[in-house]
Amino acid sequence: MLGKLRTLTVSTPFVAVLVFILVIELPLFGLDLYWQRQVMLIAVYTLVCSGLNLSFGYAGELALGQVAVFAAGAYVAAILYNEGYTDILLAIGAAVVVAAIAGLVSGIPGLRLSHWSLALVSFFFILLIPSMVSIFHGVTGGSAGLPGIIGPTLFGRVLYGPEFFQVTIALTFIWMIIFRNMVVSRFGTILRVLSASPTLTETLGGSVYRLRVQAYVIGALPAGIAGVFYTYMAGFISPDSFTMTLTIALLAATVLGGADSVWGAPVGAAILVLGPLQAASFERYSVAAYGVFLIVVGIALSAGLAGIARRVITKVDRRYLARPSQIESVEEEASHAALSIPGQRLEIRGVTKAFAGLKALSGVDLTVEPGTITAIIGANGAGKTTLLNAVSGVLHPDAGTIKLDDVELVGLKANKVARLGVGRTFQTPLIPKRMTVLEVVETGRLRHGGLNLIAAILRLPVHYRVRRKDREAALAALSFAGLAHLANEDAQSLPLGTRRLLEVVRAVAGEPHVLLLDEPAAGLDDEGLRELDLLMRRTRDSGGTVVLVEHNVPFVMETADQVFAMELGTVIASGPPEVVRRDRRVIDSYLGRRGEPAADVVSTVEPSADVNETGVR
Ligand SMILES: Nc1ncnc2c1ncn2[C@@H]1O[C@H](COP(=O)(O)OP(=O)(O)OP(=O)(O)O)[C@@H](O)[C@H]1O
Repeated sequence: MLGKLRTLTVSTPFVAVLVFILVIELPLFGLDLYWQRQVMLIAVYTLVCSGLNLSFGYAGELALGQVAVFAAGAYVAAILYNEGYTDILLAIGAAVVVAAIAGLVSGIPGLRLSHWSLALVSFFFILLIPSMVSIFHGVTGGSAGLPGIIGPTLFGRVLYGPEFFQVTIALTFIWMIIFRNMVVSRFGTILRVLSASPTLTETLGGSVYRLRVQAYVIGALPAGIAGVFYTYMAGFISPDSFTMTLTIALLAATVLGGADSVWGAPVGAAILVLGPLQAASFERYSVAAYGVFLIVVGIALSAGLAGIARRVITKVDRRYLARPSQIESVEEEASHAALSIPGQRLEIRGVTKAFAGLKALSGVDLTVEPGTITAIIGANGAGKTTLLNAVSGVLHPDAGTIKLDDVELVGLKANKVARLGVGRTFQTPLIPKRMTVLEVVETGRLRHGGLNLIAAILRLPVHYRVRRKDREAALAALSFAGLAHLANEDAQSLPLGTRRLLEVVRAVAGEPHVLLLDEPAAGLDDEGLRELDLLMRRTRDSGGTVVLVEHNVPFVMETADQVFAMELGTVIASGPPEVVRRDRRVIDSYLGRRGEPAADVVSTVEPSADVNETGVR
């Protein structure tokens, strides 16, 4: 019973619908005009904050231009009104177009450069508002502003008081549902991956630049719509309505509500409108007050009020709800799911890569056949990770060819290589925050089927089909490694070894044609090694092509079908494990003791702590 109530309230926007019905009926309950305006202002700021949520909270981009887009939407509505076009839907349509253009114009250069350049470019847009208004003072009214914008129409009917209130609340709610559908889809998940690691995003098949632009431009749209509502609500606009103080206040509200939470936006907006910082005594110090507030909230409450709510819900779940039955059903589902891992041939010829004169790879030749596990061993700095980076498109070799069956990979971006079927893991596990194990593994599926943003917004059948397949494959991959019982756990709080294993599972869930594993056994205990071994063997036995870079030589000798040994960027020996283990050059350069079986020697080899320029190890 309690479980059903929990599902009803959290897995559907049940609470949101209830709040919406209550709020939209408030005028009927006698809410006076002053309070109607306050509630509308909350709706307006909710729209702006939700846009900030998307670009800042989910995608991790510090985009300050929301207020400029908000102003643009407001002026669009006011100018149209003065030209005799009073229909609110027309104004919203025009504001959306202008917001998209403003988002593209400020986002494309800002996002192409660096993290901070977007903040600077978007900040510049806010400073531009007074100048633009003054340049076009004929239509904008200059610094005096545009008064008398009262009573928009909807299909020819004038919207006064409560009707305008209800339209504002209804359209804000519709946007929030669209926003929610976006962020709980693959799009929202990959944005969370992006804010954790652009490199991981690329190697899962997402284009970092495209995702950043999408998040920024989509985030601009509600700000434009908010501008329209604001104009009709205030009846007057001037450049003074869109200040730096407002920018900081909205940022503070977003962070307080919870920047990566859908419902954090209305909560933050409500506090902004009704909270103590609105008191007249704060007005003189508002910029400083919001600034201090931002710092304090940023440090003390990094996930905002939504973060606290999430923690409480998780605790209640753990304490009172049927976690074990959830786990059982997960395992049951996993056992019925199937995974197909059709391996492809990987052929590397003459691959060379130098870093400022240092040859990390010098003409490496290596072939890996489907249905095999191939290990690459060698001392620290031999070039193993550089080779994996070259295959996965994280860096581009200076010379040579890398073919996946007949497809040339050299020159392709990492996201394209991933979509062609190269899955990989990293020496330092890259696991985004605030995701369950199952969600993390599902991100490995991105290369199949893309983002389906429209299907996700409209909840089309294809959206559910893709999500179901993602879930089935993720559960199958988890059960491949015997980790299905962890599906509902918070991924980041797992021990390092399990996170390492989780990376492998994520890559396997993508059903890759080639699976590249960079030191997956480091830090694993005996049980972890057994699970890793099981996962790799099952992948191989179902036809997969597995490439393993590893310092744990006993593990390599036990698991691999063939071994390549590298030294200073070249392959010095290759063949079956038993042959390579007895190769004199391999013993001299890596295994350590001439002529001796290496298993007991190499356990002393420590993984290095080098980090290369890509930050990818
Ligand atoms: N981005 C980079 N910039 C400069 N030098 C680099 C970069 N990446 C790797 N190197 C250098 O290239 C050489 C090969 O490094 P790589 O990380 O590929 O070795 P590895 O065999 O994977 O070592 P380990 O076992 O320690 O991970 C090293 O000398 C390393 O310092």
